[in-house]
Amino acid sequence: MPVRLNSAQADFADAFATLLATKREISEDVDASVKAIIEDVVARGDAAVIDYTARFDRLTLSPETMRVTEEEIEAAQARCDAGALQALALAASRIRAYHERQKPTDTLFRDALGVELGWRWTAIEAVGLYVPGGTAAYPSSVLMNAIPAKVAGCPRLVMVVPSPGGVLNPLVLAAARLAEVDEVYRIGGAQAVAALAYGTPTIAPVAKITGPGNAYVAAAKRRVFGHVGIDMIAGPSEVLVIADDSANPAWIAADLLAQAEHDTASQSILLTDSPALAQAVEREVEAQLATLPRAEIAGTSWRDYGALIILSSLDEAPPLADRLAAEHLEIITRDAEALADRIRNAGAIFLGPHTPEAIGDYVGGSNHVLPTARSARFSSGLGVLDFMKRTSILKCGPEQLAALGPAAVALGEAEGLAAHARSVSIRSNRL
Ligand SMILES: NC(=O)c1ccc[n+]([C@@H]2O[C@H](COP(=O)([O-])OP(=O)(O)OC[C@H]3O[C@@H](n4cnc5c(N)ncnc54)[C@H](O)[C@@H]3O)[C@@H](O)[C@H]2O)c1
Ligand SMILES: N[C@H](CO)Cc1c[nH]c[nH+]1
Ligand SMILES: [Zn+2]
Repeated sequence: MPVRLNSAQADFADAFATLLATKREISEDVDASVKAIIEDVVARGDAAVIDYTARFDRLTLSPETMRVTEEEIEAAQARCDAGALQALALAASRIRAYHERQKPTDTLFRDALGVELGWRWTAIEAVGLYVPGGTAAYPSSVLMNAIPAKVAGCPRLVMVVPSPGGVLNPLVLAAARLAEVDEVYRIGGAQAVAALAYGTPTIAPVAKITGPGNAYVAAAKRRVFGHVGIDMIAGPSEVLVIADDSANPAWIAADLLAQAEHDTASQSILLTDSPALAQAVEREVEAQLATLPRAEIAGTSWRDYGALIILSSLDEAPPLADRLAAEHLEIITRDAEALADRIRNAGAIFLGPHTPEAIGDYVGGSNHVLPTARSARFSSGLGVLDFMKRTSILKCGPEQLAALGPAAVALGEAEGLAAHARSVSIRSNRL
């Protein structure tokens, strides 16, 4: 059963803290097997990747068949439904337009002393794009990863995607072509993340890995971080809906289930000041669950991690939402904007009754690769800047060195770093 809480209950603070502490994706078991998989891929390269793909994806590969060929991509595209291709093209153009606006500008200026200062942005040379594919296919995640990378100007885009039982959704490959991905490998999970990070004889390593995935993928990204960059922890999906009695319970139930159906480890939570709405939503969830093809996944997620929280007033919602720091926050209240302004932590916010989160998943234009497991407290959704890095630039002439040098020498000496002090003083006998 989903957790039911009421902010008026005496032990609400403790019960809410327990809800926050419930670990859905970071377990010691998952982390231990991910550690072993990564070490094995580092040690045995392709052979380890091939073994784990056989075990977890029921697919026998060789180094020669790991990469999806251009001919396969072309053939897949030809098999796609025309309507789906059209929808993909619409999504791609909206995602591109949104992300074009995120492109940063280089800056160079001269300060009062005449020092030239600034920074310039460069694209990351090779990026690994994780596209999930264990229990569902995600052509939309291909676009969400690859388009910002392309807009940033990354020269090498390497995509990995598992193909359970050897089945690769043709629209996933069509999306890879549409977004101009350079290399596609039919591998997934921790073994794919390790192959991207450390390289194998077949897959040249990348400098950064982005994209969403299940608990194994999220744990693997955590573990390779430092050797390569990662975007964020984008694990099992989450939604927090804040609603008042103006909201339609059937619509809210559908939105809660839309995230629950991603993964048994997904989480859907309703915060409302209306007990009647909470009751109606719960009834609707049960009714709609019965009609869903992925009812088993969605039902497990809802029963294990779902929550209905009744508040005495909607004023209580912002601090609770900030602590939950949900991946997706829907606000369906009479004054959604005003409430949104009071919330700091959320991966993405969806305002009003006519903005279901699924619009953001596919065609809104904003990115659906978003921080989960409360990491929206410190990270953001995927964007163009994730595929770039900033280098600072500094230029002094003799006058500027003379003006700034004494302070630098003083700080070098204060830190006990004599060579630092000398590297400044040696340039001018006036210092
Ligand atoms: N946060 C986001 O932005 C976002 C976006 C889209 C999807 N998602 C999430 O992506 C996930 C997709 O999950 P999925 O499972 O369908 O695909 P996936 O590609 O993430 O995971 C499949 C891989 O998991 C590995 N795996 C499965 N069981 C394992 C085990 N017992 N031991 C070791 N490895 C194992 C296998 O290697 C398999 O290839 C969902 O959790 C969904 O919510 C998140
Ligand atoms: N809701 C997911 C992010 O948590 C993204 C997605 C892709 N396709 C459907 N949904
Ligand atoms: Zn979704």
